[in-house]
Amino acid sequence: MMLEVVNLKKYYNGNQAVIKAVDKVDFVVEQKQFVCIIGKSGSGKSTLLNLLAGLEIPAEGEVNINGINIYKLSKDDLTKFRRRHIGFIFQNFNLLPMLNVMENIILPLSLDNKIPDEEYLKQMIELLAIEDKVDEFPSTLSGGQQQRVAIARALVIKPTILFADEPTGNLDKKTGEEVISLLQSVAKQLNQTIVMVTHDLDIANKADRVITLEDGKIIEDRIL
Ligand SMILES: Nc1ncnc2c1ncn2[C@@H]1O[C@H](COP(=O)(O)OP(=O)(O)OP(=O)(O)O)[C@@H](O)[C@H]1O
Repeated sequence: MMLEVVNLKKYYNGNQAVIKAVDKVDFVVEQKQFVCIIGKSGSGKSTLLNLLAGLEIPAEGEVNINGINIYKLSKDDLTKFRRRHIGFIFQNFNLLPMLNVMENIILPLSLDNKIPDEEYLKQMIELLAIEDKVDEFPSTLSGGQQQRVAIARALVIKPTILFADEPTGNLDKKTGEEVISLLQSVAKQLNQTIVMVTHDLDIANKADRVITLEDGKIIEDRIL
């Protein structure tokens, strides 16, 4: 299995009581699965995704990615593991304004002193239909184009798993659906495993599986 989550817990100190943002969560994701996580605001979606991607440390529990318990790694090894194995797509794209599109896309490799697999890069850029944008700067692109660049950047390392937190949250409905259908077709061609948080039920319905959170717990886990 690609991703194994065991008894995962994350608590925050609220004003009156402890907030159980993620509360005893268990699930397994197989390779190539496209999983959406849904739930009301405050149900724990972003906290869960951040834990899965090694961006936050749980109070208890395990996240195993390809058999590696990521929280058993040292801080440096976790950083290296994330750089090499985990792709992450943000709601607000997070492109660097002073780098052009191509420099943004290959940044995760540059940071690791690696050079891109040119054939793979070309294929991905064509699949995402941004081949005529590679010399431009992010500020000259539409939101949908920026998110497609961010998808390419997340995929450039050929990640073991790709996480996306509300990737359509800053896009209009139509653009959001276009970006997700491109992401899905790229993911299919690359056999990519995806775990995505969304509040758009039309998008969630295109996934292979939908996990619903409420008060930090899984209340439904549905294969579509
Ligand atoms: N850094 C923090 N400190 C304190 N409480 C937090 C922190 N981060 C999240 N929380 C609380 O944990 C709970 C889950 O938050 P989280 O952001 O994971 O929910 P969400 O489902 O992603 O919400 P949204 O859909 O609004 O983004 C909420 O009650 C939130 O207030």
